[in-house]
Amino acid sequence: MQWTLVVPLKRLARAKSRLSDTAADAMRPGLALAFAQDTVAAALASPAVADVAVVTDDALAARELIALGARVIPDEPRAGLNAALAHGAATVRARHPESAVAALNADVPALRPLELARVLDAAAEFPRAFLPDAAAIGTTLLAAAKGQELRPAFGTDSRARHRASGAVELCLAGVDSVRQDVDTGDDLRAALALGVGPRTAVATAGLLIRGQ
Ligand SMILES: Nc1nc2c(ncn2[C@@H]2O[C@H](COP(=O)(O)OP(=O)(O)OP(=O)(O)O)[C@@H](O)[C@H]2O)c(=O)[nH]1
Ligand SMILES: C=C(OP(=O)(O)O)C(=O)O
Repeated sequence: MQWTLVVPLKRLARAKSRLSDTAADAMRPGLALAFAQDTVAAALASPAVADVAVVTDDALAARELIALGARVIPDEPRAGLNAALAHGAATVRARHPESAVAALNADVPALRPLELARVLDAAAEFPRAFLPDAAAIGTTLLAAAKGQELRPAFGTDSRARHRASGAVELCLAGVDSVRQDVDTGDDLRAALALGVGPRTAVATAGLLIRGQ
């Protein structure tokens, strides 16, 4: 079974504010783009993924991610992350009503295609399922099988909200690359230790964080 991934990406100029103590203002848009590129490229390389739809209003990111093979859905609601995801899922299903849909954050730059396939294969056993982030507080992936609404509840403490919504929490070993989102300097260090994709490797090359 194959999935359509919906990847939300806010405007690069406003992205990754929690990295402000690690990367200068002028660097963060480039980092956010590199994370998204590595996330989308790895997702597209996963055998469990049919296609990737990025929900964004950022023109540069849209061009770069289309070049990788993603399609772009404009963030028409402009009402935050969950509205963007619900809109993305509805747009996908308007065209392909039978799609299995999964939301994946755009900030998992160590993502490995086969680990993502393991997560999606596990999710396929349930109507709705989610993967907690590395901190076990948030969520990196929320999946909805054919015929199930996504009902995204991302944001602070989303693990508890997704659990309360009836989505099944996936408890899998060996899928660290899918769980490692990058919000803070410590997250970035952890992602670099796992091994990031090529664009993030270049974008972080000048940061003092390397080798610390
Ligand atoms: N399309 C869209 N994506 C969003 C929006 N808000 C957040 N995202 C994306 O959702 C994911 C998680 O976002 P956040 O952690 O809230 O924001 P961030 O830019 O990653 O980090 P901070 O600025 O530090 O909060 C990332 O992939 C964001 O780009 C939104 O309003 N619209
Ligand atoms: C949006 C989420 O992630 P972040 O930690 O990037 O805010 C979340 O965990 O639901």
